[in-house]
Amino acid sequence: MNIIEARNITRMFPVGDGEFYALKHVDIDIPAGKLTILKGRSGSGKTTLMNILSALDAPTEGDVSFDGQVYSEMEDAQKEQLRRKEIGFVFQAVALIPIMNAYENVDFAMRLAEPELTAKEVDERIRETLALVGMEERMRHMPGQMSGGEQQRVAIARAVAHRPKVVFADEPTGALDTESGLRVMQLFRNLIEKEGVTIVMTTHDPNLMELGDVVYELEDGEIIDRQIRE
Ligand SMILES: Nc1ncnc2c1ncn2[C@@H]1O[C@H](COP(=O)(O)OP(=O)(O)OP(=O)(O)O)[C@@H](O)[C@H]1O
Repeated sequence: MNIIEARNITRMFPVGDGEFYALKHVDIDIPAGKLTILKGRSGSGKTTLMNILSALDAPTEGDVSFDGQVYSEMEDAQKEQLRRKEIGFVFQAVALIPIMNAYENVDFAMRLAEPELTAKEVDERIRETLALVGMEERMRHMPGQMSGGEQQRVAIARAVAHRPKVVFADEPTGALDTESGLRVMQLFRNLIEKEGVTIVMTTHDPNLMELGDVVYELEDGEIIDRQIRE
């Protein structure tokens, strides 16, 4: 089953007097409960595509459906709600709030996504999620007291604590050493197995690409290859 299906996606950016096509007639399926990797040279359109799949940006042409919900038929407020509840985001530059410790960073995001949960439910969920990423021992550490890999694990906990259906991760291992990068990938696989989450990530690292269930390759705004690992 595909949780996201995008059809005929074109994204044009006006540049000076002209037009630049960052994506050209892209069709892509994101299978549920799998790790999908987008690869391709810098400027090939990976981030633009992720932004469109996650409803952060709208295509010039084409449409996206997310678990049966069609973006072009939704109001902005509905899309915002979908992003908040059903999607989690992880970025290369970890954006933890520096004056909050690990626990507080996850807490802050949880309250925004799930305001109806009780304090006890929120607390349980935060502890459970920090344990899942192996940071329960360091939950009172401030970001400045963690390594880059530890910060990224907290950022992943923050992205998944509200149990989104899909996590989008743009170069999540880009700023990490090889070992921390592999640990993040292992964590993604655990999340898929234990939580049934769907993950879509971009990477430049050839060593990580073989860890994807599906790997799409972009070149100049087009998908030129798709590999499926059985
Ligand atoms: N707002 C914008 N206005 C004009 N051009 C843009 C805009 N955003 C992206 N582009 C162009 O679209 C192309 C695709 O950009 P995108 O960020 O999607 O690439 P990418 O594959 O994610 O690259 P990287 O690996 O370097 O992050 C690039 O050539 C970029 O310059």
